[in-house]
Amino acid sequence: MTQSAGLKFRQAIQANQPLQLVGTINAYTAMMAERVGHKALYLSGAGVANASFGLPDLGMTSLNDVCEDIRRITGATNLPLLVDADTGWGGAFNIARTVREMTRAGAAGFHIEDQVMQKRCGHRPNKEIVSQEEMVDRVKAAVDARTDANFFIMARTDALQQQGLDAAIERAQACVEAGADAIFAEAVYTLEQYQAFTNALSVPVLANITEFGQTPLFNTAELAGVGVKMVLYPLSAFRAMNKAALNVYQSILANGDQKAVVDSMQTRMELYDFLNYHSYEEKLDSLFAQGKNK
Ligand SMILES: C[C@](O)(C(=O)O)[C@H](CC(=O)O)C(=O)O
Ligand SMILES: [Mg+2]
Repeated sequence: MTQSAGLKFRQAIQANQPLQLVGTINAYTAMMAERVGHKALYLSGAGVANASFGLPDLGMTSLNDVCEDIRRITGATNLPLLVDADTGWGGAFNIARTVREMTRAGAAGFHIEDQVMQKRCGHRPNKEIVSQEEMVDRVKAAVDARTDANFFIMARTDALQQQGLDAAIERAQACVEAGADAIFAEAVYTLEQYQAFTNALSVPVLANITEFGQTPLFNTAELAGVGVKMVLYPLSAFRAMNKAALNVYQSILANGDQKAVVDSMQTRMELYDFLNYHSYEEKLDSLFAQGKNK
């Protein structure tokens, strides 16, 4: 029997401490991440909104929008994919549907957060969160809806900014009691705060090391030292790709050709290598040859 994505993800957490999760906003970047040796992938809600729809990360994309990107990525790689489910797209029935649909699309698990439906990026000011009871209900709805016992349910708390460390940890503990497999401690400022989360919790804790946010760019050794088990880089490659693309567009416009930026490009051969292009072409050649011999 093939292993479920959720089981693969659980094994990856055990085998890699901390486990790095890199954001892959499309199938091709996911293939590159897999090829260079990453063990787990992440589909960012901000990434789906920004890259696939040109929208800000304000809860404007739908479950179907995200599932489409999940299917594309899981169809192209064998790595487990953790998915950003934002607030779960509604009440208990919607959250249950999110679990089932994401499982069907091939996700290994998701994280669901305690922001109000009108959410924003976790590193922006003035976030509003729902009550602890409501967040616990979200987690319970997700846990009850599992169709694969290994589908990984991560509870994200955005409470630190508004309510402080003790309240955020208390929430996280309540989510664990409700069945969460892990805690995503959002917008944490210091290693000591991570240590406080990991000391208080019996499940793995994820650190979101997103750039230009509230959290310093701690490295894996520092984070492992305070007991963090997963480290997330949700938009790192996306940000770099964007800057590279902008540079190319500007250069073509300014110079009338692309010569100045060719060196910054992945070559055709490199692209084909990641795509296994040549194995397809060999097959095509042999089919053509068979046709001619008839
Ligand atoms: C992790 C995150 O939820 C995402 O959608 O990728 C974002 C990342 C970001 O905006 O930098 C977040 O809210 O932290
Ligand atoms: Mg998000």
